[in-house]
Amino acid sequence: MLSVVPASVTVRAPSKVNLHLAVGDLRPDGYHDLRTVFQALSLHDQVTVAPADTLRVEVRGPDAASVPTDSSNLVWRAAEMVAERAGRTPDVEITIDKGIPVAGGMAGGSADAAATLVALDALWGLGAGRSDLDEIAAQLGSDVNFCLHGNTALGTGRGEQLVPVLSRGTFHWVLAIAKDGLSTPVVFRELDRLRASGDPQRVGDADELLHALGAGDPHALAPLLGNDLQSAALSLNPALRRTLRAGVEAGALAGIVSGSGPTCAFLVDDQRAAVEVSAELSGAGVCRTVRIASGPVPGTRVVDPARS
Ligand SMILES: C[C@@](CO)(OP(=O)(O)O)[C@H](O)COP(=O)(O)OP(=O)(O)OC[C@H]1O[C@@H](n2ccc(N)nc2=O)[C@H](O)[C@@H]1O
Ligand SMILES: Nc1ncnc2c1ncn2[C@@H]1O[C@H](COP(=O)(O)OP(=O)(O)O)[C@@H](O)[C@H]1O
Repeated sequence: MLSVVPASVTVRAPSKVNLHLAVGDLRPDGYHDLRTVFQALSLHDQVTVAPADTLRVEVRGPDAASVPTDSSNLVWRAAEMVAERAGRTPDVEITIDKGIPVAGGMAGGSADAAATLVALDALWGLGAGRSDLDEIAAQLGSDVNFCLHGNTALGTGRGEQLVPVLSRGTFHWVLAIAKDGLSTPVVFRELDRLRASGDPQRVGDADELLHALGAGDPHALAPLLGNDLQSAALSLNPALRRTLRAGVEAGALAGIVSGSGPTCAFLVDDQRAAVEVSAELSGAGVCRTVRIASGPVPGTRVVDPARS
């Protein structure tokens, strides 16, 4: 039977927030051991791959100018790695529709890379298994494995070793997106610096938080959100304190810096509260833009053209 080669494949690439992020000491390889609870959120990029005469990357959306389109874009390396394994050249055009804030601590680049793995697997009919994709993902970055898997998961190692976490129902979030991004390695270095000169408070274990997730209770979850990188992000961008305060004053149950920041993620009661808090926060002048999201959502998935 002849297999039909699709003209293009589009994949949805969700963002993430770290509900709990415990950072260990600096390892000899330059990374830190993490213990983190990820949740995939509905705010997403869309990645489309189509055959072309050479590898090309195009980025669309209001933030496109701050995303590279050369080999420093993570999707470029992702395409080269899949092509090498398939024994072919990576002659594809990759189009990224950016919805995730750039350098915002929401894994935008990692989500695009994960989406590229899934999209090329489908475009080229490779039939790669999850473990093949996971192997490539871990080489691309610490967050890429989670972006493939989505939902809610506990990450250890650099963050690439995952076990699924039971999460009941849907949690609602308001995201305050800052004007400028923060560099992930710079934030980790700042944490090392702060720890060398005083040891800022560390988040404890995640047991109670995992329980609150299983119960699907945002009120129980709110006080348990914690991020060791928050003190470093606030040290580099002190204005984020005002953003965090404004979200809670606007009615959020709690606010946290997402990953390495500077996006601030506010947990709210329900969809209605999300709309109210987002309107109030937009008017407070403490961030560039505000988005509403919910989670958990599945990881990178091919978009069914009939449904999009
Ligand atoms: C902090 C987190 C939390 O989920 O996400 P973001 O906030 O950036 O989205 C991740 O650990 C980021 O993962 P990712 O963005 O894939 O980072 P990588 O490319 O693997 O690493 C970039 C750099 O961050 C530092 N790094 C990253 C992960 C880790 N466990 N320890 C580290 O020290 C290292 O300096 C590394 O060179
Ligand atoms: N596909 C991509 N999307 C966004 N940024 C990318 C991408 N590929 C490479 N980058 C680079 O990676 C940096 C970190 O981006 P991003 O993944 O959005 O943030 P974070 O690591 O905070 O989650 C950006 O400043 C940009 O230079």
